[in-house]
Amino acid sequence: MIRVGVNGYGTIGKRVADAVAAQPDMALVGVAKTRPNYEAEAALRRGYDLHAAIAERADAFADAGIDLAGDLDDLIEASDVVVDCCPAGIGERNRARYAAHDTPAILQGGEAADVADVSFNARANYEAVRDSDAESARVVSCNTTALSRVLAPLEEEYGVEKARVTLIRRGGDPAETDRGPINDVVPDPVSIPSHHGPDVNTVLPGIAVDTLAVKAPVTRMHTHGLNVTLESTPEAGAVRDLLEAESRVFVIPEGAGVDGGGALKDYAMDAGRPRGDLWENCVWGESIQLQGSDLYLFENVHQEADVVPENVDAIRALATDVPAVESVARTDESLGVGLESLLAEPSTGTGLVTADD
Ligand SMILES: NC(=O)C1=CN([C@@H]2O[C@H](COP(=O)(O)OP(=O)(O)OC[C@H]3O[C@@H](n4cnc5c(N)ncnc54)[C@H](O)[C@@H]3O)[C@@H](O)[C@H]2O)C=CC1
Ligand SMILES: O=C(OP(=O)(O)O)[C@H](O)COP(=O)(O)O
Repeated sequence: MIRVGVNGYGTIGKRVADAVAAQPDMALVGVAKTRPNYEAEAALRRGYDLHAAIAERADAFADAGIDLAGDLDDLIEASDVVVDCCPAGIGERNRARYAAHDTPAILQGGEAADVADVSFNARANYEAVRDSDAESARVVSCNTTALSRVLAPLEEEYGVEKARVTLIRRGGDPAETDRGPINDVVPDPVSIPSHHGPDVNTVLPGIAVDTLAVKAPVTRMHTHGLNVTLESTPEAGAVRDLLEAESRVFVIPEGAGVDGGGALKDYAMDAGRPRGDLWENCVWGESIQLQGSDLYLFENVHQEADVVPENVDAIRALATDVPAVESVARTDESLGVGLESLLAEPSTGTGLVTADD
C-alpha cells in the first residue's frame, strides 16, 4: 500500500483525496486544512483524518469541535508520497518541507515548471518519470493536461507539424465567488504564447505548439479550438477512431444533444458522476474535420476534474515500478473513467436521451 497525504483540500485536493481513497493499492493517510470550514466537515464525514496545515491555527479546529490527527509535519512523515494541492505559489513554499522529511511530493500546474524535478502527464511521459530519479513531479495544469492527451496520440500516429490552439478559459471555479471577468472576454495573457504551449513541451518536448488564451465569464469548463497540421493526411473518421481509443478522451456522440459546457455537466450528473466530474477531454465528434493535413476540433475540459486521474498516476510513477498502461487502467477502473461509465444506465433516471427523442 502506498500511503498518501494530501496537503490543501480545495477544488483539486478534495477530488484527489477521494481518488486516492478509491485506489486498491493506496491508503489515504489524511488531509491537511488551514481552517475548519464546510470542507473540513465533509472530509470528516468521509472518514478522513484531518491535520492542521498551519500549526498555529490548530486551536480554531478545537473551537469548532473538530479533533485533529496531527499537524502537517505528522502528515508528511506518515506518508510515502504527499500531494500538494495548495493554491498556486504555496506549493513552491512547501517544497522544502517535503524534502526535509525525505517524502516525495506531487505538485500542481499552478506552480512554475521548476517547482519539481519533472513535469508529468500520464499519456505523455509516465514511464520517463517512473524510470527517473525524480523525487517530485508537477502534474501539468488542466488545460495543458487536456492538450497533451490529444497531441500525444496525434504525434505518435500521424506526426504533428504544428499545433495552434485557442483556449477559452473559464473565469473561476463555481465556488470562487470573487473571480471574473463578470461581463467581458479578456485576453489572458494578452501576449502570446499563453503558458500552455511551453507547458506542453515540459511533457512532450518535441511538439511545435502555439497557444493563445482568453478568459470568459463562465465557471463550468474551458473550451479549446484546435488546428493541428499533421505530417500526413488521414480521414476524419480515422482521427475520430484514434481519439475514441483513448480512455481519457470522450468523443461526444452526435445524437446526445450536448451543445456546451452546461449540458456536458448535466450529462455527467445524469451519468451519476461524483460532483458531476468529467475526468475526460470532451471532444465534439462532428467537429473533428480535416482540410488536407489540417485537423480541426473543439473540445471542452472540466478544469476541476481532468487532472485528478493524472495525480493518481503520478503517485505510482514516483513510488512504484507499475507500468503506465497498468496504472492508467487501475486508476480508470477504480474511478470509473471512460466511455463505459458515461454511457452507462445510471442507477436512477432514464439514461441517455438523444436529440431525436
Ligand atoms: N481549480 C482548477 O481548475 C485547477 C487548479 N489547478 C492547480 O491546483 C492547485 C490548487 O488549485 P485549487 O484546488 O483550485 O485551489 P483551491 O483554492 O480551490 O484550494 C486550495 C486549498 O488549499 C488551502 N490552503 C491555502 N493555503 C494553504 C497552506 N499554506 N497549506 C495548506 N492548505 C492551504 C486553501 O484554503 C484551499 O482549501 C493550483 O496550483 C492550481 O493552479 C490545476 C488544475 C485545475
Ligand atoms: O490549471 C488551470 O488552468 P490553466 O491550464 O489555464 O492554467 C486551472 O483552471 C486553474 O486556472 P486558474 O489559474 O485560472 O485558477
